[in-house]
Amino acid sequence: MNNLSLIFNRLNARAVSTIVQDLPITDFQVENEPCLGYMPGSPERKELEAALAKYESQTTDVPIMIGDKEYRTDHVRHQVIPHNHSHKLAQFYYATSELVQKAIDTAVAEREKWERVPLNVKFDMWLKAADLMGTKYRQDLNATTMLGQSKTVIQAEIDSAAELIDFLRFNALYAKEGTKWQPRSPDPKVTVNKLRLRGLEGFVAAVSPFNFTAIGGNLAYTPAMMGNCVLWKPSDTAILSNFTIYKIMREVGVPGGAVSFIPADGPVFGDTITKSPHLGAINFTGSVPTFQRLWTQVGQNLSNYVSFPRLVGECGGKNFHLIHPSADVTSVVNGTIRSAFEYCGQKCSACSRAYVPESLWPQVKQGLVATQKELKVGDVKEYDSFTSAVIDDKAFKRISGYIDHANSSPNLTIIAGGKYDDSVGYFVEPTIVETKDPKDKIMVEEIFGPVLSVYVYPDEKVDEMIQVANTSTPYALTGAIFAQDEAWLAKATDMLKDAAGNFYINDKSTGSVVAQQPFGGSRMSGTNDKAGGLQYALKWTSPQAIKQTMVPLTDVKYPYMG
Ligand SMILES: NC(=O)c1ccc[n+]([C@@H]2O[C@H](COP(=O)([O-])OP(=O)(O)OC[C@H]3O[C@@H](n4cnc5c(N)ncnc54)[C@H](O)[C@@H]3O)[C@@H](O)[C@H]2O)c1
Ligand SMILES: N[C@@H](CCC=O)C(=O)O
Repeated sequence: MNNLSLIFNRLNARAVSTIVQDLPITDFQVENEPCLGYMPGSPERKELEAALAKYESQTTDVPIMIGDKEYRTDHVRHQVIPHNHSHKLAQFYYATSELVQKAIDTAVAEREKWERVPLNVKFDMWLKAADLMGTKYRQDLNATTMLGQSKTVIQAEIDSAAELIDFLRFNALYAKEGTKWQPRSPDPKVTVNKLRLRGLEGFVAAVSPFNFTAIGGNLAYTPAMMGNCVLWKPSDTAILSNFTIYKIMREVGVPGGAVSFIPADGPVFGDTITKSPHLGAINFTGSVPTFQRLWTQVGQNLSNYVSFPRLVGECGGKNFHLIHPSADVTSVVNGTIRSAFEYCGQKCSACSRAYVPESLWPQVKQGLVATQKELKVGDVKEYDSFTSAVIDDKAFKRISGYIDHANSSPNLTIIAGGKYDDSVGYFVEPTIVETKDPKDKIMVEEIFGPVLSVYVYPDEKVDEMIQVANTSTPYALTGAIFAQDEAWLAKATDMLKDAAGNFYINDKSTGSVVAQQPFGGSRMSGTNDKAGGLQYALKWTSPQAIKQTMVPLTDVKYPYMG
């Protein structure tokens, strides 16, 4: 009998006494996981190289996992290496609608048992997994992310090591803190009041994007930690790194019934889960159209659900850098290059529109163009690569379409980059476009690629630009302002209060860290549930208030009635 079965048996035996008396939560503290340096000759670099060689020498088979069983279907798919797309990194299988339904049935059947595993026990698993991810499996996570999602070493280390580990540790910490708040019991000899955190009834569908391995882990395993049974649908282009997370979580004791791993065609998965009466929640990160479709389907099925499904969606952005004439040019140039072009601009927080005053433009332009020339776009195994390929053929087509638009529009001038080539990998040069029109589609629509557009404004219109930055797009994810003028910083910070869920002053718009800059935006950028923040873990609970009265009720009449 394994540890978990022992716990289940113990719980069944004392089901009644746990109703009001949950196990006390053991205290623990956590810190952010530091990023390693990967200097030549360092142990982490050697381990990474071995892991890269291992995964590159094989096509890893990734099954569908439901409960403890592996499934494979005739819908065979491959995850390719984006910077060398003839190379098949992983083979996987699309789940049919019937298999998605089987996973729903499994989740619904297992939910009661998993929900009753005490939080303490779950926290132990999560902290153990974080430790394994920081040591034994760190380079498996990094190598599968580098090869599968074309991240450079530092971008993988930030994501699939540090951020993923931080999500596991800090969500456990925040959940633990969340259990501390209890309602008032003014006279416990008469009445005891208690709030207990329960998982949601039904199942949670976690639908994750390709661009952050850590986001997949967070979307699936934070609801699971809070007692929910989850169907995790990973992105086709992040299968291998995401399956690595799944395996580590199984190793630390998360049962197969708690999280099913369901690669599937998006609409097949979405249509099946939204039709189920047991849908408890959708935890989505991805594009606006996909989230809108899921929300609409939930609306159409509303009368069929057992509970109102909880909808969490973190979506796209059109993130701005707004530069004041007093700004420090070096910070502006370096911050903008990093934000716009790291990971090929495929961070939802990437800067893709900048507003620069005429007085600074000659220096800023010179800096941007000169720095862009130094950025090597290549294989992720070459340590001097600044970026690599974009994720797939669809992204390549979309991004190159915006470059073609820049080439053909009289309002737009490409001042750096502009070349693209998909013969070996999906390579797009970091591209900088100057626009005469601050409302051109290149300044309004999410591109999700290495294209930065700049509007140069007359200095005296700087306050007008605050409004332009605020109102030009449907998004409100991240934004940054750069200035030395403190009064203007205060004014712009006030005026841009609704323009971004994550707002930066004299810093780039990317690079949020779990527990330091909890992440998410509003307007069409999402429901702003702040991954990496205090509220997030509690979102996945349905608290129950319990009042227990210790004295008998002796009369139906009130004293004044005589
Ligand atoms: N705000 C944030 O925190 C955040 C973080 C990362 C990415 N993003 C956004 O994600 C987008 C890029 O990611 P992507 O290309 O993977 O997004 P996407 O919307 O194409 O896909 C996201 C996930 O949804 C699935 N999917 C597609 N259609 C579906 C359907 N009908 N029903 C159910 N699932 C479906 C996909 O297979 C994938 O797993 C960008 O818009 C980016 O800004 C946002
Ligand atoms: N945490 C990331 C954003 C995640 C979305 O892709 C950042 O701020 O760089």
